[in-house]
Amino acid sequence: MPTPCRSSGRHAGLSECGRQGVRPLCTARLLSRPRGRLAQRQRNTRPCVTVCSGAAQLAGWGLFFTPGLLAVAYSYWKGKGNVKDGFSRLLTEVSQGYLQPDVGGETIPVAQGELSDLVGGEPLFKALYQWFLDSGGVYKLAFGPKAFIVISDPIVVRHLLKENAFNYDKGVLAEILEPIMGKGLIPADLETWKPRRRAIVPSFHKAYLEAMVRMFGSCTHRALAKLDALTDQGQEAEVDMEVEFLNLGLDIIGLGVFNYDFGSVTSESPVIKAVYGVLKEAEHRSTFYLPYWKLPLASVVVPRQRKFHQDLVVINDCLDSLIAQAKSTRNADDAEALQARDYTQVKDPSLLRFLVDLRDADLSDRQLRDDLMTMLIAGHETTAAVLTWALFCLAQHPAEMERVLAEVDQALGDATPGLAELQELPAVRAALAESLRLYPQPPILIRRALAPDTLPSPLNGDPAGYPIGKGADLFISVWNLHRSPHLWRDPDTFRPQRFSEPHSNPALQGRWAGYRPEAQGSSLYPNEVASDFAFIPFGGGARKCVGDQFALLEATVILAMLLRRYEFRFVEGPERVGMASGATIHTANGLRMKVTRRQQGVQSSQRSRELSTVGA
Ligand code: HEM
Repeated sequence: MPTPCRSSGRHAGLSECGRQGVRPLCTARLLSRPRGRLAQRQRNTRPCVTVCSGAAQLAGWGLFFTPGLLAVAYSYWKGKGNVKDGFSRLLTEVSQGYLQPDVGGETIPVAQGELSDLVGGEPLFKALYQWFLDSGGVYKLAFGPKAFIVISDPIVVRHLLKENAFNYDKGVLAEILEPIMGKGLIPADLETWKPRRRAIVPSFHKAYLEAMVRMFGSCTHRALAKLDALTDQGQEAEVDMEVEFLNLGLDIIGLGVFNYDFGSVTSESPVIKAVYGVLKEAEHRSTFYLPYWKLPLASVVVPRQRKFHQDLVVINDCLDSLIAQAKSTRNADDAEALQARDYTQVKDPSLLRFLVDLRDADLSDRQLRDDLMTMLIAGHETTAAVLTWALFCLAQHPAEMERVLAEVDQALGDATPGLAELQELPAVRAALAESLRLYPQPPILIRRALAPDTLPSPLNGDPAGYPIGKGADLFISVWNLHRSPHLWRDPDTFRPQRFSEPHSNPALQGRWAGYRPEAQGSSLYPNEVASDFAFIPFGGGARKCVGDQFALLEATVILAMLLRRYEFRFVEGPERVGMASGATIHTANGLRMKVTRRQQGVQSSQRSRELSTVGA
């Protein structure tokens, strides 16, 4: 068993604060800075506050060689006594003078503030919401060396993600993730992305997903066996369910992506520690003022950078040996033949097996490693967060919990769900979708224009739309879209049934198609098509998440099996859970729950003990 951290009681060694799950990856944490009083002005273009992403843009390494004291003194003077503000302005002025490209967007309303305002209070993605209500679906956030255009309107989002998707890359996000994910799908430039996307999408075929659902069930039995031991003979156990979801998510993604069993539900390994170390460093990089890690000796001199590189070596060694193993047993075929394999029999149904066996695909170790690393990171915390928030929401809404329990008892009983059983769980699926709407992970998507473009007019915006230039940075606020009063009835209420009701806004008639459950097609879950880009937890268009079905099926299996068996109550009340000011939406204090066995769930404990030793 992992040793609990003294300060937090969580597993030690996985992050400095003892938190087993570290925050974000999918978006830059720059969006997470808490806000204070912020002046919002129209058409004032002088940016004052620097955010880390702006710093990441500062290729002008001359700054580093400015004598430190001079910089601090200057910063103190410029910031009228506040070094942070002054330092921010120093960066802003230097970068504006020499580095700021002309990115257009002059007609876009501007919000602006001082860095010293950004203390205490809520994560910035929540502040972006207030500005959205004040300024509309497209506004400019004049923070730092560069301005960012914040988008909260489905018509503009549809344009960015679908209609003109190839005019954009991942910009700031790619800069932060590239040292970790290399040329994996998320940060990849378009040229690298196209062939890799063509290879990876077919690997998530139906037979693979069926095999994965079986694996989700057997991994969940491990968690059940662990909780059974804690709740034996009617005992009540206090468990941080966020940590349990992270452990389970890691085991599942390891098996699904490269058939590697982290075994993190029951043990700890150097590879697990390294994975969390790398995630933590990515967070640090996205929040630090200057990219000091790019300095020639940083990886040797700075202890945390040394550790980051050691962690990368541990993970890369593990991935390299898995890749070498898969290559040594390569059995090349075309995609259709690989999909037609009997996945009830194959020993290794993983994505790595598919990608290595795929004829004419890029087999370079580097590319495969980048792909695996990307999916490992993209598919782990995200799913754990959805489960955490779904349990959080259901525990606060007894009527919704009752509805879900009645369904699970009736449709599932003691069975471990397969794909067919998941069809019978609409209430569980809707609860998960509603949690994703309220707590989208990531809350922001990032884009940078590769060429000039004109953003379509948003609701209440300039009818001419907004011309932007090459290099313009855009934040698509998923949070704002998902909670927009223009798009949803009772946007802040947890009400899973909304996904079975059509909804539209007459003011947007002809421009926004509204939410139409029937447009979901054969998908088991609501999506961007049914909502015309008002619900985009997995993005949309060309760069939509490749693992969306994997993640949703996984979350449905886990949630149904846990709720069937245990009763969950808050240890300290929902307000203690809070929201961490991360760029991805995590809880601030974990999700500590009192867990007891449900009467209906008792029969299945024996079966869990049997199945908990079974792998994929
Ligand atoms: C609930 C869980 C998940 C959520 C909420 C989620 C969310 C997202 C979002 C919003 C994007 C689009 C990013 C953008 O447009 O900038 C994305 C992309 C991606 N996701 Fe996920 N994801 C989840 C699970 C997974 C899983 C399980 C995997 C892999 C097994 C995965 C792999 C990827 C990859 C490779 C991309 C990049 C796709 C591309 O650019 O072509 N994700 N994800």
